[in-house]
Amino acid sequence: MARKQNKQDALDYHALGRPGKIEVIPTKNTKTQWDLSLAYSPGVAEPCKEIAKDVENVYKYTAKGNLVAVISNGTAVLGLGDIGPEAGKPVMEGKAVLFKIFADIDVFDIELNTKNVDEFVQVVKAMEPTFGGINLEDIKSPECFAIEERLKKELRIPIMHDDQHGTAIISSAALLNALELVKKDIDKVNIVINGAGAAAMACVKLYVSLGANKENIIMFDKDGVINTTRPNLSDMHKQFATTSTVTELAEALKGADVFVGLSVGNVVTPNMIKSMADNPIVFAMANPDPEIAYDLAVASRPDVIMCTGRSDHPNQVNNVLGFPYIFRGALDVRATQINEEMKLAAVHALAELAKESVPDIVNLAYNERNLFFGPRYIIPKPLDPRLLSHVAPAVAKAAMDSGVAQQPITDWDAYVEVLNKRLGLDNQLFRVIGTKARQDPRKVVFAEADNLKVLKASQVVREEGIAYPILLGNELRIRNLAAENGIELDDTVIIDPKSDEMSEKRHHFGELFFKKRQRKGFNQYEAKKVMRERNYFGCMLVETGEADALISGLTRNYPDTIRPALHVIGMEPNAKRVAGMYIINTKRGPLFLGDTTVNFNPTAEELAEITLLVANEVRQFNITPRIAMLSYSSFGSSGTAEAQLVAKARDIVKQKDPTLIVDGEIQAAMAFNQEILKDSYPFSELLGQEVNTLIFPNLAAGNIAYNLLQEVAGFDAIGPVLLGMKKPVHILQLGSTVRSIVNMVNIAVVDAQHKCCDGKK
Ligand SMILES: NC(=O)C1=CN([C@@H]2O[C@H](COP(=O)(O)OP(=O)(O)OC[C@H]3O[C@@H](n4cnc5c(N)ncnc54)[C@H](OP(=O)(O)O)[C@@H]3O)[C@@H](O)[C@H]2O)C=CC1
Ligand SMILES: CC(=O)C(=O)O
Ligand SMILES: [Mg+2]
Repeated sequence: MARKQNKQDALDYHALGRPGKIEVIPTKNTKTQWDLSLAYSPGVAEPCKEIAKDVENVYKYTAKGNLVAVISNGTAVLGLGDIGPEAGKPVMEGKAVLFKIFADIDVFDIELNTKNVDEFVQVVKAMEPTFGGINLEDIKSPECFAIEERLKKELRIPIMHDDQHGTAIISSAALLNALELVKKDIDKVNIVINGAGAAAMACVKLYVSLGANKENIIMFDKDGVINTTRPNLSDMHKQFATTSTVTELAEALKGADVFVGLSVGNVVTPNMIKSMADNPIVFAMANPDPEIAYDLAVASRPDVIMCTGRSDHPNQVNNVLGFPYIFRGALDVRATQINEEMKLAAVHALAELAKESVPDIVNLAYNERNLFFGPRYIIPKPLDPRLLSHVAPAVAKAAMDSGVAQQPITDWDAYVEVLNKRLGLDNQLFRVIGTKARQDPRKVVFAEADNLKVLKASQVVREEGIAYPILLGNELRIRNLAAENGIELDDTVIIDPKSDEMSEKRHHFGELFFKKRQRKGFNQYEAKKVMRERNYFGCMLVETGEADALISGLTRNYPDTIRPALHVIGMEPNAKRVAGMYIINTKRGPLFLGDTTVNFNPTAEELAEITLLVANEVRQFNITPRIAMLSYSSFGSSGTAEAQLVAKARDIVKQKDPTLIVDGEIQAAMAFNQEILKDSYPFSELLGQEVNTLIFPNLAAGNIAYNLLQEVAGFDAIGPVLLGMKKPVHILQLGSTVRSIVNMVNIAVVDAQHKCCDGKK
C-alpha cells in the first residue's frame, strides 16, 4: 500500500525547487529580437490601438478571455477559518493549478488584505478589464453573500463564489444520485445540515430548488440549532429556521435520512451516525478534516453512503468537480454571468456522468479495478477526463438557452473536440474510427471473456454501440465475474465451446476445419478436438460468418493466439505474409509503426510487402500514408548491407505502387526535420510532407521504438493491429488496458465493415 502523506511531505512539496506551485509561461515565440519587438514595443502598440477603437477586441488580442481571477481575503480558508490572505495563498494557488489542469483556464490568484465589503467590491470591480471571470474563494459568511451579490450586479463577466455554488452543485448531484440508490424521494427525506455559512446556505437553497422540503430540514451553526425562536437571525437564516423543538445535533440526527456537514472537523460521533434512518446518506464535507472520519462512519453503519471532501476515500464531494468546467463553459460562450440555469445544468451533467461506465484511465488513476455507479461511487472522480466534455457544454448550452451568452456555440461536436484538445486528449483518429464503427456495429467474439478487463471492454463496446459482443467461456464464471463487478450482461450472447450444447457445433466446425487442414498437419480427431479451444472455436465463428471479428490474446502469448487464426482463417488472398502495426497517438497526429510484432528480419522483398500492407491499412483510415523507411543511414550515407536492404525495399515498393509517398533509407530524426532534409536531401519525396508512417528495418527496432514511445514519452499506443488476415482477428498484447481493448474492437469493426463489403454484406 502507498505510504501515507505527512506534514513534511506537504511542506516540501511547496518549498522545494521554485517556491509555490505555479508560474507564468509565454505562449508566443520570444526567442529573437524580432519576436520581442512584436511582443513588446513597438509591435504591441498595434493591438493596443485596435482595443482602444473597440474594447471587445481585448478578447481577440489578449489572454482576458481565458483568464480567471481566484480572489480571497483568507477569512474562511477551507475549514481552517480566518487565517489571513497570505496563509490562504497556497489554497488559491492550488485552485489555479486545478483550473489549469482540468480545464486549461489560466488563473491569477489574488489575495486581498481587506475584510471590508465595500473595499473588497471596489477592488474587484476595478480589476474587471483584466479577467474573463472571477472565482471568489474562501471568504467567510455573511460578507461573502453581499460581496457576490454586489459584484454580480456590477460586473459584466461571470462571477461565482465557489464555496457557495460549486459546493451546492456538486453536493446536489451527489444527493440526487445517493437518493436514487437508496430509493428515497427528495421531497420526503429529513436533512440535517451542520454549518450555516457560505457553503451550507447555498447548498440548502439548491436542495430546495431541486425539491427538498424546507419543513424537513434542520440547520445548525456554532451556536446551535437555527430555529424560529432564535433571536437576531439574518433574513437568509430565517428562511430555513426550523419550527421543531430539537436543540442538539445528536437529537436531530435520530432517524434522519441525510447529514450534510459544512462546518468543522470531528463534530459528529459514530453513535450519531448509528441513530440515523436506514441507508443513511452522510456528506461530511469539511476540509481538511471531515465532520466524521470516513472509516469511523463506515464502521458504524455498513449501509451508509459516505462522502467526504477529501481525495483519499471513495465519493469525494468537492467543488473541484465543478468550478473548472463551469467557468470553461461560461468563458467559451462569453456568458455575462453564471445563473441558476447554468448551475442546474452542471448538477444534472455531473449526476448523469456518474452512471456511465468508468473509463479505464479513471480506474487506473484511483487504483481501482472496476468503479461503477453504486454506494461507493455516486459522483464522478475528479481525475475523470470526461468531466470537461460533459459539464462545460451543458453549462454553455444553458447559458445560451437562458440568454446570457454573448458568443453562442453552433457546432457542438467541434466544441467537444476543442475541449478534448485542451486536455491533450486529441484522439482524433480514434474518434473517427469510433464514429465509423458505431455507424455499422458488428458481432465481435471475445475469446477470453472470463477475464475482467475483456469483460469490461465488451460492456463498453456494447454500451457505446460499437459492437455486439459474443463472449466465449464458462457461462457461470462469466456471469459471476460480471455480477461481482457490477457489469450488466443483459442479452449478451455467451457461448461455452466446451459445453454439451455446443457438441454438435463443435462437430460441424471440426469437419469444416478438417477439410481445410487435412493435408496440413491435422488429422480428423485433432481437428475436432481443437474446437474445444476458444481461439479455434472463435475463429471458426468468424470464418463461417456467424461473427465478424475476433479479439483475443490478452492472457496468452502471441504465437499461441496467432496460430489458430492462421490455421482457421488464413491470410488475405493476395497477401504473402501478415504483419503487426502499432498506432501511436502523438500531439502531431497519429503515427503508424510497422512491423512491430510478426516478422523478425525481413528481406528487402518482405520489407516491401510489409510496407504495402501498412500503407493499405493507413489508407483504410482515410489517411494518406507518408512513409519513412527507417535505418541508421540516410540515402546511402552508410554502405552496409542492412542500410542497402532498406533502400532496395523502397525501390520495390515504388515499383509496385508508384503513387505512394515513401522514401528511405532514412534516419528517424531526418524524416521529421524538414530543414535538414531541404539542405541535405532536397530530392527526397518526404520534403514538404509530414511523415505519419514509419517502417522499421526489423522487428527489434520496431518493437523497441513503440515501447519507448509508450513508456518513456508517454504516448498512447494502440495495437498490435494484425495486417494481412482474410478476416479481422486482432491479438492483444499481454496486459492491455480496457481502453486499448476497446480501441482494438473499434479497429476490428471498421476492418469487418471493409472486408465484408465485397463479400457478405
Ligand atoms: N467539500 C467541499 O467542496 C467544500 C467544503 N467546504 C467546507 O465547509 C466548511 C465551511 O466552509 P464555508 O461555508 O466556506 O465557511 P463559513 O465560514 O462561511 O461557514 C462556516 C460555518 O460553519 C459553522 N460552524 C463552525 N463550527 C461549527 C460547529 N462546531 N458546529 C456547527 N457549525 C459550526 C459556522 O457557524 P457560525 O456561522 O456560527 O460561525 C458557519 O456557519 C469548511 O470546512 C470548508 O472546508 C466549503 C466549501 C466546499
Ligand atoms: C473545497 C473548498 O473549496 C473548501 O474546502 O473551502
Ligand atoms: Mg473553498
